[in-house]
Amino acid sequence: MSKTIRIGTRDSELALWQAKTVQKQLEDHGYTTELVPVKSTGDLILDKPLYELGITGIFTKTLDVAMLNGTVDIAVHSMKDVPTALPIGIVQAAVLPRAETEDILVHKGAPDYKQACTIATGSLRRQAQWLNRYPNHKTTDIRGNVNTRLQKLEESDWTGAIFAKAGLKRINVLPENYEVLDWMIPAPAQGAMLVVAMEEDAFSKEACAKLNDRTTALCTHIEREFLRTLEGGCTAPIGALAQEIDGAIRFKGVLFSLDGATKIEVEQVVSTENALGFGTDCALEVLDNGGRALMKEIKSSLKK
Ligand SMILES: NCc1[nH]cc(CCC(=O)O)c1CC(=O)O
Repeated sequence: MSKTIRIGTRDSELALWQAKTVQKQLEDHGYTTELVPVKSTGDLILDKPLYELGITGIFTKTLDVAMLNGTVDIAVHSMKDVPTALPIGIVQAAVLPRAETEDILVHKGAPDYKQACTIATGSLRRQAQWLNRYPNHKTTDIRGNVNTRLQKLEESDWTGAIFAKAGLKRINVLPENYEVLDWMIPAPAQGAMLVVAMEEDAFSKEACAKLNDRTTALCTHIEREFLRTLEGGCTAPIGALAQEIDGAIRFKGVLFSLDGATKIEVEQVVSTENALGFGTDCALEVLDNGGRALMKEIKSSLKK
């Protein structure tokens, strides 16, 4: 175990927390490591909603380049930010045990949902699900890392803003005033951390394999299969959650129209040993139930 494993990370507080967690676990297994923060365009381009930037892997691009250049050996990502197709030569080396998957609404006092509320989110998935449930509300875009978004909420007259609970808890900024949105289907792989390595780097891959959680790896695999089969390369309002309960995988997946008015959902259970290809099967069910036409409509309006 002579080689030092260089761990690439974005330099936001959340990314650093996640990378340090991986670092600590590798060191607990006896490896020598070094943290290498890399500036990512994801934090820099804030003037447009992400889907308008038309970039796949906006959060992951810089770290991919650093790995391909040999500046770092492995990279740590929030798995939900990672495109379903990894760059050539880069492979999934570990999925860590999952934290909370839920979205939450951080607000400034008990909101009255019967009123015309304004809810801040930069995510098409959260926007569509919110408007589906509360058609008389408005949503507004919000950008920046978790700390920036909490600050913007503080300074605004919005009713609240939507966050992934896991992200706020990790960096210890979960406010008192929040509500768990247990009805909202999370983003595929929300709450999971992914470590990637170079395909040819047997040493790093073997080290990372020790951190892998098989159940989280299986559940996120199914969710990402669902996303990949539906999406065909564009950011759409898609939610997916797979959970292992008593030896079976329960899956909930959903596709919304951008305005939230149309919802196509699938709910299926499969035994854990038959779970390969399950995400694809669930996506095909959505596509056959009107999803094909809806995806076409979403893609053409996002292009405008
Ligand atoms: N897109 C940003 C992002 N990527 C990962 C997390 C939080 C951690 C996670 O969901 O795994 C967040 C913040 C958020 O969605 O509020």
